[in-house]
Amino acid sequence: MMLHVKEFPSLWMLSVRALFGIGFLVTSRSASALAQTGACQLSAASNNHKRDCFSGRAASTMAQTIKYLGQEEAQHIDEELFSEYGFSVDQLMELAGLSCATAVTKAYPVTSLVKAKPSLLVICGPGNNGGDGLVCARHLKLFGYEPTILYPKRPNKPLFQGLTTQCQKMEIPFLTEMPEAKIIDEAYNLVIDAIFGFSFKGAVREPFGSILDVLKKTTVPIASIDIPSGWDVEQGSADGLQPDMLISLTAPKKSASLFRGRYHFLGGRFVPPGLERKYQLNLPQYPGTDCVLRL
Ligand SMILES: NC(=O)C1=CN([C@@H]2O[C@H](COP(=O)(O)OP(=O)(O)OC[C@H]3O[C@@H](n4cnc5c(N)ncnc54)[C@H](OP(=O)(O)O)[C@@H]3O)[C@@H](O)[C@H]2O)[C@H](O)CC1
Ligand SMILES: [K+]
Repeated sequence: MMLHVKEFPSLWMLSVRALFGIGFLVTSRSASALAQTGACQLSAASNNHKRDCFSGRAASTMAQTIKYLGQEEAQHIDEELFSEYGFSVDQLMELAGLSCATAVTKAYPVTSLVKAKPSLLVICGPGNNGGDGLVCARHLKLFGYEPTILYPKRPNKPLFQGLTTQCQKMEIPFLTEMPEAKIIDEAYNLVIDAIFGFSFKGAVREPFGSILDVLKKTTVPIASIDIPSGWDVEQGSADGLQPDMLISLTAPKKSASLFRGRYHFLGGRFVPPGLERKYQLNLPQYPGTDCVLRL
């Protein structure tokens, strides 16, 4: 892969920090390309990091056997979890949101954040993906981060009203409008994209078209829940968001094979074995009691 001249300072910083074993949070997405092209080797001095790289590779091999779901199949599994297996939406949303918050702590520990405050922007959409974002924000607050939420289109349903109240009572501020890209880059360490999940279809409608346009201009890392928003669930999007992190819930969707960021996690450890067998999901084994697994 070609490295542009303007990326060399990041490369130099990565090498120095890795050599001294210092945890880091990349300030721009250019580093995500570096991490894909050998940043692990740069950190040979750090045994822990070496172990991470090794387990990442082992997990990648494992990931090849996991089934990547089409849109309809993901929706069928979701429906079956409720209709056949007796789960409620809020139950699974709680587990999904907790998985996402946990994955964020693993990829971007509070101590690695570059800004003075551990600030995060969580952007929530109108469906259950947005609900996962609200749950994720609440847990991140409990984990020591300072999330702020943008929730422009709120469904008139008790589930979402309750999740909103919980966040407000946790003293998580809500923005009334999408900030400019420059402000986001200055104010936040990370953006959590909980706009659309596996039910997204067709051309993006407002206000989310404008929100995604702003996000494409930011340089802070983006962590997408389930699917990078605006991507076709199966085909992805060549000129869409390029998140640094993707947290696939239940099982990755087909578009996840086009994800080029640094961190791909699996979360949503709630699939009963019968359902896993029926859909031949071939899920990898989560370590111990963990609710997430790095792929
Ligand atoms: N089984 C699991 O893994 C679980 C996953 N969860 C999460 O739920 C989402 C899927 O949630 P769902 O509500 O079905 O869908 P979305 O969140 O993707 O979004 C639906 C809303 O988005 C609107 N929409 C759709 N397309 C567009 C568009 N092109 N432009 C603008 N808006 C769009 C849609 O609007 P409508 O007008 O069409 O109604 C909906 O409002 C999954 O991805 C996981 O994140 C569960 O939390 C737990 C179980
Ligand atoms: K998303």
